[in-house]
Amino acid sequence: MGKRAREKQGVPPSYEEFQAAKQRKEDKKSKKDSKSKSTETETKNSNKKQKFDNKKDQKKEKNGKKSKKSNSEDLDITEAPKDLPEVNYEELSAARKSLFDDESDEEEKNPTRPEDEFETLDDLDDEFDIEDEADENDLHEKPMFSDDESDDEIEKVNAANMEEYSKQLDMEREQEELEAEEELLGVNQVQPRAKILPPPGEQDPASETKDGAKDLTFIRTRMLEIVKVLENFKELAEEGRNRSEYIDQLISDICDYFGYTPFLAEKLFNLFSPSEAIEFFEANEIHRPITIRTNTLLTTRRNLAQALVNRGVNLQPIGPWTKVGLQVFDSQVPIGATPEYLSGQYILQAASSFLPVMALDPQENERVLDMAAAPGGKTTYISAMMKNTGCVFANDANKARTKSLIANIHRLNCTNTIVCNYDAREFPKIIGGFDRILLDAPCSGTGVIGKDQSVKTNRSPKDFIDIPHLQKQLLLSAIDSVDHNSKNGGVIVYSTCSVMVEENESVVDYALRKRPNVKLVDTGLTIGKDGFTSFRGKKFDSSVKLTKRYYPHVYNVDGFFVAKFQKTGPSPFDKSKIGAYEKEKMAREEALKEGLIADDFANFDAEEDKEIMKENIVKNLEKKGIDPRKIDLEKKLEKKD
Ligand SMILES: C[S@@+](CC[C@H](N)C(=O)[O-])C[C@H]1O[C@@H](n2cnc3c(N)ncnc32)[C@H](O)[C@@H]1O
Repeated sequence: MGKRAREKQGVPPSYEEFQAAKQRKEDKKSKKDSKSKSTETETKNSNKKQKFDNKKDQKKEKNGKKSKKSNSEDLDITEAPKDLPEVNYEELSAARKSLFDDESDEEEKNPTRPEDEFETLDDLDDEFDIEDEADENDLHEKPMFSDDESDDEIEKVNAANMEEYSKQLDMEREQEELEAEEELLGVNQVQPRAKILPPPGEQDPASETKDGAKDLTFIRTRMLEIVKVLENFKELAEEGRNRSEYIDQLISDICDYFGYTPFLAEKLFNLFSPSEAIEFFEANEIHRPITIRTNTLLTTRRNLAQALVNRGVNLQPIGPWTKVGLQVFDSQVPIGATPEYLSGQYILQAASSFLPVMALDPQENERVLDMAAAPGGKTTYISAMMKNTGCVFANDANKARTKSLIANIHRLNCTNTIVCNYDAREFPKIIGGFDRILLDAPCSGTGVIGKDQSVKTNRSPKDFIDIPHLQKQLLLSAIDSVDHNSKNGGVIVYSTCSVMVEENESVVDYALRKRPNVKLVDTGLTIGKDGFTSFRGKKFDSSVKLTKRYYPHVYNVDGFFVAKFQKTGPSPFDKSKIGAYEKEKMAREEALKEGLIADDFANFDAEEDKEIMKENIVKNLEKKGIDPRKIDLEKKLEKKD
């Protein structure tokens, strides 16, 4: 979707656009101050060229179009081009940080601010709740909720926004000029075959630098060239080279350039087309926009926006799909320590974190369970949507984290909330019969790499067995704890801030198979991509299409997943009698039977699976005192199929 169309739908400028606008403002200022006119002109020209190069580069990556460079016959990229478009993410990131210096200082000074706390494994969990994000493009058809003010009114109160909009118009015009320039330069012409891969047995030219470090500029160019080849293999691949050689080189370059382990790079790469994968990896190099959620228990978004604008905060509504979110562009005050923040009128919360609660759609006077609630970003939203009526049970297994949960609940004046500290796999043994349950599950954090770069190297194959395993148990517990007779509810929402199929569609599909008394229903969310119904040879129930996926490169939000279930009947047997240990054992056995515990999710081995199932049947028969030799195992297996 084009930039113009995106803006029409109310999507706020991306961080890069915002930075570009800011840069222009600064350029103008320094122009005034500067005495040397010639230096000034030079800088401007070079900025313009850099911008053009960057835009050109972005466009090339986005559309997989042919580059200007590629016009030459038998292109050899062993020499790095001089005008290589380079995005300096460090600079971008530093610039962003400087915008909110006060905020980060404050965070350090004030570690008790709950929604900003991070811990190790649970860091990832935390991120889930404070993931900032902006908004999405295409599918905003109508706002999810009506409020007492329209977006227009908010925009009116923020005079600074008018300035921002006029900047956006300037940017649009500039974009059109750039596109015209591109056309003149003929960047879209057909490309001949290129020698991109190092010749067999020869040293990688990327490692031939004086200081021994790899040449990242060269690697970046090679990545883009390989993507082009992969997307038009027949015409562009070098003779005698196969697809997997290009893919192997590309993944190796992704590891060198972006700093992922080969294991994770490959897993993430497999989710997308080659060009989209690069977009995803690049989006993970920058933070998502800062967003806040209005606490409607204490104020309206219009009043909050007015108060913050008066303090020198430049903001605007996130987009038409939320009536409570605001995106902060710039602030003269620390956004995490304003009187409005301290009095609970808003919470710093990633826009993606609004989505599961919107899907849950809690109603007044209901009984709702937030199974994994700390530090409470979603609990407090649930409470606000219920207008402090009914009862919200906010549970988290990590006692330390319940402190921040409690602090947020108090700060945001949620008076209908009870905090508890159980392993959620123990539900419904502890208490059941809820109208709605939110399971914002602990996950690998692969959707929030922009915020936590350590995920790039921290995740091991074992994580993608253990985490989904826990997620499955938690989801079954959630299903069993909901009242299928609830008047308007009987709803379970499952969400993660992971983009991995193992933690999302696979978990949902497992629950559908294990609990025929639930079905997937529409999330009601107007944005997001449909969930996968198959992935690398594994097929899921066709209703899994109803789940929603969110990506940083598509929506400028953190990677997220949302699924909504409706419970239609009682659970098949009384799960309330069994505790965490038994559930763990059962889930592991079931997973083993189904071959779901495998080293590589993608390499599902049916034969091996059969053997495991046979072993399991034998074990179960022996447990029951039946001699397995007397049983036709093949027949039993067939029955199971
Ligand atoms: C994604 S975070 C939750 C974020 C929270 N929903 C929010 O919006 O602020 C996942 C949480 O799950 C908790 N957790 C992990 N294992 C759990 C379990 N077995 N039972 C309950 N909570 C668990 C972690 O302590 C962590 O706080």
